[in-house]
Amino acid sequence: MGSELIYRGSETQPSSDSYSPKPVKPWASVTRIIHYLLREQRLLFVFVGIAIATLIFTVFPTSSAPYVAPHSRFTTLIPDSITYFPIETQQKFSSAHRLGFGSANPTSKIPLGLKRKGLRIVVTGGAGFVGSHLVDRLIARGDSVIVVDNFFTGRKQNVMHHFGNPNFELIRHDVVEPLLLEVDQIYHLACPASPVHYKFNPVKTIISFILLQNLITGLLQACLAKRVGARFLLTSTSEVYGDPLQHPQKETYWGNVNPIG
Ligand SMILES: O=C(O)[C@H]1O[C@H](OP(=O)(O)OP(=O)(O)OC[C@H]2O[C@@H](n3ccc(=O)[nH]c3=O)[C@H](O)[C@@H]2O)[C@H](O)[C@@H](O)[C@@H]1O
Repeated sequence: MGSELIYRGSETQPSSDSYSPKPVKPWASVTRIIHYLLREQRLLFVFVGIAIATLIFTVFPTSSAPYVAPHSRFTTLIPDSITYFPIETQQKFSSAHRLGFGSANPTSKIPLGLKRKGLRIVVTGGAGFVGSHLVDRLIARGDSVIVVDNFFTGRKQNVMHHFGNPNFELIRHDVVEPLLLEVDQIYHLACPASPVHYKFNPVKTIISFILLQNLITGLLQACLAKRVGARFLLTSTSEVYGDPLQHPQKETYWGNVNPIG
């Protein structure tokens, strides 16, 4: 009797142990997301969030409010206006624009509602006349500025109204010495501007001229301009054109020298 007991299941058992995976439902993940959103009014909250964000970006198109220094010399901070500068300064700025620095304009390329990323900028000679006005302008448009100046002819008072602003730093330093800084742009305005000043230390003046190449490349390297892709603006003087017959000199006036050879 016992020998006749045969396990019936063995007849239906597959002969091989091969594994067959579950069939894949192609829309499973999509339907799961839709179900998730429809539950507990989550979709409603998403729409409310979008509506609030749209409202904020419409009411406040740019979120980068310029820093207004407590004792700023300028009461009008118009983002792309330079009308409050003296004529000669305007000419310097407009030539800087032509050199490509205008591309950092905060207002021209930033889409509505997006905050412009401030640049890190070194201004050598930033405590001088031209430099300090440039610093005001850069700070006003939201950049971080490091002034490097040895106060040879410049004055701390020219930049004092920025003290306490986290976007401003002042370093007393002679630009002929190396300085390691990571920045996006370098405006090199440190220079004794008149014979009275550059005759004060004729040896250093001569050395500076001899070192000019070093000074520029040194600054470029010191400020890691090459590595971080920083732009470099070197300012000069209209005196390079020789004794001028016109004043003020226009960009079209070449004086006694053809600057392009
Ligand atoms: O050409 C012009 O239109 C202007 O030139 C100069 O203005 P600027 O070139 O800014 O000369 P400074 O005011 O003397 O500024 C030069 C700055 O460089 C600094 N500097 C100079 C030499 C140096 O080796 N290192 C250095 O940091 C000085 O301390 C100073 O802060 C005159 O000061 C202005 O009156 C004139 O209008």
